[in-house]
Amino acid sequence: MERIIEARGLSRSFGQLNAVDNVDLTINSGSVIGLIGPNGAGKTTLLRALLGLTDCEGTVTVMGRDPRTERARLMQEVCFMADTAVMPRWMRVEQALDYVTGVHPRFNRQQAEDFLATTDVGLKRKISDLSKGMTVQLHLALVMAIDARLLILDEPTLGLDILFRKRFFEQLLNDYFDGERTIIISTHQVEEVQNILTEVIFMDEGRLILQQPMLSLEDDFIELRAVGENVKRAEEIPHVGKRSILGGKAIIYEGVGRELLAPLGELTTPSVSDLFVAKVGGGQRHG
Ligand SMILES: Nc1ncnc2c1ncn2[C@@H]1O[C@H](COP(=O)(O)OP(=O)(O)OP(=O)(O)O)[C@@H](O)[C@H]1O
Repeated sequence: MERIIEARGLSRSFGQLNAVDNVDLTINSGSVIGLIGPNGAGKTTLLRALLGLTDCEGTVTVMGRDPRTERARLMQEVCFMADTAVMPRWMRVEQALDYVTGVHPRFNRQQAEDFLATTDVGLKRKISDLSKGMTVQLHLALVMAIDARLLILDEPTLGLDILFRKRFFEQLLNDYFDGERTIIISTHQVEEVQNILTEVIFMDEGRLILQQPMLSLEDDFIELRAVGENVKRAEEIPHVGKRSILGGKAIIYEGVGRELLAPLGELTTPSVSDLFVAKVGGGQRHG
């Protein structure tokens, strides 16, 4: 396992607004990281700072290089799929493959063609005639055929229907992830990515609220389903969030012993989306 990203005190402001606010971040190779946060949380700005695409304060190294001064070298080993990426609509698909073959030394054209053969994106089709989902598949085919150690996907499935989204993440995991590469996915679609993540990061108002391996979530967080008169007792124990369920409350606790909670109801590990709502949406920030 190798350290891929190391950032300390990373900040980026726009006027009075701290889009990224004093972020410390360590990411190791072989991880699939979900960067999850509401609109305007600072996800894109953080990813852009890691790629040297925006000015920032603090220290940051990506694969041992400072993205601010060594961006060109770094980009030979990093692949970035931006949420605002546009494909050249006037080209045919095969021309887009020609283009990437010409500009990227680590692009494996055959691999991209093999991937496209599993989709409806024919090589002769004009990009302007592709649906939005097919355009994203083409983009993914290009990105996945680049032999990069770090792949950064910013809202990769924005605007796609559920079938495309499911397929996208399956392909990413099965056809691309090899246990050594590192993938960072920024998204709002918590439920869809949670099964492929090794680590989750919650971001809100420029700050990292949580960074944790998926496997250790169950050690630190417990959801209690309390009903009837147990609800009041459960609510008295400090918690990070709660929501109504039939006849009672589902309450999420951090670092509270199971033995204290077990007499009050059924215990489970909270889903990432319920944890996200507790930590970001309705818990800490809004009381
Ligand atoms: N170039 C810019 N100039 C001014 N403000 C900016 C700029 N880029 C981002 N911001 C602001 O910084 C904050 C963080 O934006 P950012 O795009 O990083 O959030 P995000 O988490 O990616 O949001 P979303 O999920 O909506 O894409 C927002 O308040 C945004 O308006």
